[in-house]
Amino acid sequence: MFIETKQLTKKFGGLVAVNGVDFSIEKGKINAIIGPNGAGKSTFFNLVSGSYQPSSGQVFYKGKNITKLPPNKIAELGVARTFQTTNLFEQATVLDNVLVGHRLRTNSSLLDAVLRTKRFKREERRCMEKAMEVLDFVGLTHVSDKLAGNITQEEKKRVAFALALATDPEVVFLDEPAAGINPGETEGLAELMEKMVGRGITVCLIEHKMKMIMKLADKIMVLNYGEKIAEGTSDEIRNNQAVIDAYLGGEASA
Ligand SMILES: Nc1ncnc2c1ncn2[C@@H]1O[C@H](COP(=O)(O)OP(=O)(O)OP(=O)(O)O)[C@@H](O)[C@H]1O
Repeated sequence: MFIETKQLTKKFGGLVAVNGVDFSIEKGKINAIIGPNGAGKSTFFNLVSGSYQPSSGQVFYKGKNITKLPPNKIAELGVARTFQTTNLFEQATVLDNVLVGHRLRTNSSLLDAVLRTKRFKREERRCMEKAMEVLDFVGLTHVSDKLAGNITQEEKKRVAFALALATDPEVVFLDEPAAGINPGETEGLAELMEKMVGRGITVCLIEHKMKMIMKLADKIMVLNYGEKIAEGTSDEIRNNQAVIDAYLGGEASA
């Protein structure tokens, strides 16, 4: 089993945001979490990536119980994530944004940097190579010297992917990667996710764009009021009565 949650529960005061969720994220696949607004999707992500501690239940990563690990330790195991909004340094270039994001995760100390030790220079070179590699992967080489404030919304989404990929993750959690972009651009991001899976990276995403999810995801979990109401392939989810009921008059046509 790759990533597994067991009876995962998060309460905020009297509100049960995630309620006893058992789910397994399949390795090398595109896993999606859908559900109406406030269903608990982001909270579920935050629990799995260690940003929140569950009220009860467990998270297992490759058989290891990671429930109590802090987010940085979980990240070190190969788990990367993006957020609904990525705050880039708008006055810095795209390349520098990726370099800084990556450098925050390397080993050189401030002293190494000041003395420009061999280790620092080696890591600088490696960071630069990695940044160029991930920018090429996400299709942004041509804007690497542009200020992040001057690129399109869709390109900013790709920078968020690049930041996550620079850590060489085994799994990437993407929180609404296609929010706020048009259908053509959404198609491009879907292709990028497929390309990631082609490289052996597992993808888990939250998304409201149903057409995209139904086409893209290998496995879908549906949350409603914090509870898992369905799980399966696109076809299984499309024909599931509990899902149809939860979405009646909702976002299913989006
Ligand atoms: N830090 C928090 N403190 C208190 N309540 C919270 C907190 N985070 C989330 N909630 C509540 O938990 C519930 C689930 O929220 P969550 O953001 O996980 O839903 P979601 O499915 O991601 O929604 P959306 O699609 O709107 O992003 C909501 O009722 C929300 O108000």
